[in-house]
Amino acid sequence: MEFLVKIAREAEENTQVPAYPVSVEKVLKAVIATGDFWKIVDLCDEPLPLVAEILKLLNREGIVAFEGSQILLTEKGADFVKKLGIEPFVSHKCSCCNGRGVVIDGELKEAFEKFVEIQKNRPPAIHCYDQGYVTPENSFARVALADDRGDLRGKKICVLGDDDLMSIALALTGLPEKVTILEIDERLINFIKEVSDKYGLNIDARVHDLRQPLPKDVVGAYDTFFCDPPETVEAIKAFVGRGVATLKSERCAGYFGVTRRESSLDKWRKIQKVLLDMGLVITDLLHNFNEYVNWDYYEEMRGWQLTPVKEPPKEIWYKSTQFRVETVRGFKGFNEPIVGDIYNDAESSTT
Ligand SMILES: NCCCCN(CCCN)CCCN
Repeated sequence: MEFLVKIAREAEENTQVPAYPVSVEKVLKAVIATGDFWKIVDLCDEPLPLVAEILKLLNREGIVAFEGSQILLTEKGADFVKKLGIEPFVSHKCSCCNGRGVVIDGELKEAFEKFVEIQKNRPPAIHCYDQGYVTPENSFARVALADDRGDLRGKKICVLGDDDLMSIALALTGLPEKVTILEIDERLINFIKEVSDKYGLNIDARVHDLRQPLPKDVVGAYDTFFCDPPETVEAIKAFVGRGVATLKSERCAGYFGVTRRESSLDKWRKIQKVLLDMGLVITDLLHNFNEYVNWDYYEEMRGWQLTPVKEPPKEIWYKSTQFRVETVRGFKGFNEPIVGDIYNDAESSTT
């Protein structure tokens, strides 16, 4: 056990990411299951920079070896995990709903099939805005979740940032009363406007930098918001705080993702405190609900410099937990200008 403590302490010193003995144990559990770096990060649910550093220290200690693109347990490593009784990960995820708790059925199906076609011409994710979109099925699972919770039909919905094309998915169902999208990236706004005109979706799409306060007519005018912010506490304050500022009253809902790939549980604690301080209640936390399609700028991101082996990700490795929050008495949004860097901190790695 003291070995795990030693490695954790050294890894934290070198990365400034909170590390625990269990962080080291989870890396070892993952290495038993796979030699693929990205899959190891996915299984560990620890920030990428910490996983990379722990692997480098375990390599120095002769516990894991880097052979080509593979990360393998050494003989010494195999004896070590056996002695500590470290077992591989097991999963009991539901194969029907893929662990999301909702399915795209009934009247959503037809709209979903249209969406799959439309999104084929979407603008690619770009690095400068920390873009990384979820699978089309995932965008629609978010629509199904909101409908299942009564946050969709006849509602006015505001989407803050939309590389996931939620505005199109929501409008295609014909169920919301109104859909507004505020997005900094003109390419996305042009695409969404084109689709809205072609399919008669009547989406209110505007170019807007969410570091600036909301347009006046958007404040306090919506029933439900969606966003998927970059993973810094500042970004959560900016995007979710603005989302709350769009809401009409108490008992209105908001949806967004928070990942473990770029956020330790210590940062999660700070994030959840920010949410409670805004007068929100967290009603749902759906682990790995969101699955992000691998973006082609991976060699430019910080995480690539940190990987111990240089092998592009093959499967989806970047996932996030879907949060549903609801306002109660005393809630308050955040609509002040944001200055400073909302994209980078010690734990981020895909910016
Ligand atoms: N940089 C690539 C991955 C970014 C994912 N982030 C923005 C996603 C927008 N759809 C954060 C995801 C969790 N908040």
